[in-house]
Amino acid sequence: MGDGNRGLSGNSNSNHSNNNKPEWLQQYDLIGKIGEGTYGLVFLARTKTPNNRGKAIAIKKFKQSKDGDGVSPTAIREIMLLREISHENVVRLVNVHINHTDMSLYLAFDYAEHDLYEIIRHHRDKVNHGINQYTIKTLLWQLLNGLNYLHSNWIIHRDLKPSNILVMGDVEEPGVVKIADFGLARIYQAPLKSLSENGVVVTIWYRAPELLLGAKHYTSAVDMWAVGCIFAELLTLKPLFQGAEVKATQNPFQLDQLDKIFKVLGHPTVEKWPTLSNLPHWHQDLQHIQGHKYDNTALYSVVHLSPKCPAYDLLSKMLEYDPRKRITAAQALEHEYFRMEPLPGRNALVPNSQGEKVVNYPTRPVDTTTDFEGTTSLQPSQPVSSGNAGSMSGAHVGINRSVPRPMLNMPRMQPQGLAAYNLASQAGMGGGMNPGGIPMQRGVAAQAHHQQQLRRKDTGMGMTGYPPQQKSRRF
Ligand SMILES: Nc1ncnc2c1ncn2[C@@H]1O[C@H](COP(=O)(O)OP(=O)(O)OP(=O)(O)O)[C@@H](O)[C@H]1O
Repeated sequence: MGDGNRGLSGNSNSNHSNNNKPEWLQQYDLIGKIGEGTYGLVFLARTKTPNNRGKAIAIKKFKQSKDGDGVSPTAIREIMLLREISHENVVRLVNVHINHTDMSLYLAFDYAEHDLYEIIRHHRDKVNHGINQYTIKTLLWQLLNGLNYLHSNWIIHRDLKPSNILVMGDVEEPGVVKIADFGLARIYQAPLKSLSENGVVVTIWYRAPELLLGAKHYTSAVDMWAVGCIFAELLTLKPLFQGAEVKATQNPFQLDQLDKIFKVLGHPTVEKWPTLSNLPHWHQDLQHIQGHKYDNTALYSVVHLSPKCPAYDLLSKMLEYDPRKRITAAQALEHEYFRMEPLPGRNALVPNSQGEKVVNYPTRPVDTTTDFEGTTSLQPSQPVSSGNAGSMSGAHVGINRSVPRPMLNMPRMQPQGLAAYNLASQAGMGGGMNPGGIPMQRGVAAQAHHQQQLRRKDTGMGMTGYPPQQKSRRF
């Protein structure tokens, strides 16, 4: 293994360097932890290789499987397939590394400064106004474009949710959407098993009704349901169906989630969804599942749209109960909504019309005290190499990245502001914070860590678990 770009690299004890770092790690400067998901920790690093020096990379370290049996050959085959995936709206897997000493797996992706979870949260909690129509349409179009590519390549995401939809903040692709986390469920569940054997995979609020009712196999329609939920959330800044998850169950049957859906969309019927009665849980807990007969379809009022407008038409087609009738990504891209003003563009974060405010979205907080082992190292991060600050996004230069988001007030990266910003950051002036890479204080790192924890436990709109935790994913 061990090759150049997009390779699968491993190490043995013999190729550890003197400082006991695995050899592959020598090609990165590890900056700190940026997140934690079901699969493991996510780190920000920068490449040290001459042709790409300073490029920001997100490295996902996967937890060891519970059985301690390392990375299976099937998982490696799946990863090799992921390396072939290449699309503007899908996050690029740059490299794959395996530590043979403990068989831990590291996937290195292009780094994205933003994601829809944070963008929505920023509008909801900080700026107190909705996301502009151009931005919503562009985000949605690019999400569908990436999804159409994945579906055409027989990849079903299965876990689409706002935190998995990244938005670039760098100079090369500012405001471009990247779908992340696709195919990961397959790596840890390969060979593919039916849902009932593997337990829950799709996060509950974005989970399609057929899965909630016990469908045993995924189809690409489950992703389109999730896109519908995300579209509605972009419009209202609130999760559309905030069901309370029943924890610690391998059973995908989630009564409250179904009830939330039925209340808004009306009760599904066998007339409209003929295969409904074949779904195992349709007959479970009959009193609750079939007992209430909600028939008042109130979707348009929940999302504050006119029932006649194209946005509502598209949304209702994504939230069609019968997966066979649900709109596909390819069809959605052709929808009238995308042919009317404002037309979708490339940079989702900069509105095309004058008078629309540019929102300064915060950058990711980085906990620079946590190393790959998940242990606290209290190492100050290195200042960025001056020659390549241009390839980095605004505030993630050197130590400044450790400052939690709410404290940052960095300008949005725009072509005209970029040069000035880069000069400032190279001179150690980024936003007036920590010039010269003064070692960070523990309190600052602790805040970054705290914010990452909050993100995983965010109570959303008074609900516990925003985004909801997935308890039963198997490794
Ligand atoms: N390529 C990337 N660039 C920047 N941030 C990323 C990248 N990939 C993931 N992240 C961020 O890292 C954090 C953790 O991601 P991860 O996918 O592990 O967990 P999650 O999506 O929050 O939850 P789960 O894994 O439980 O579905 C999220 O905030 C996510 O937006």
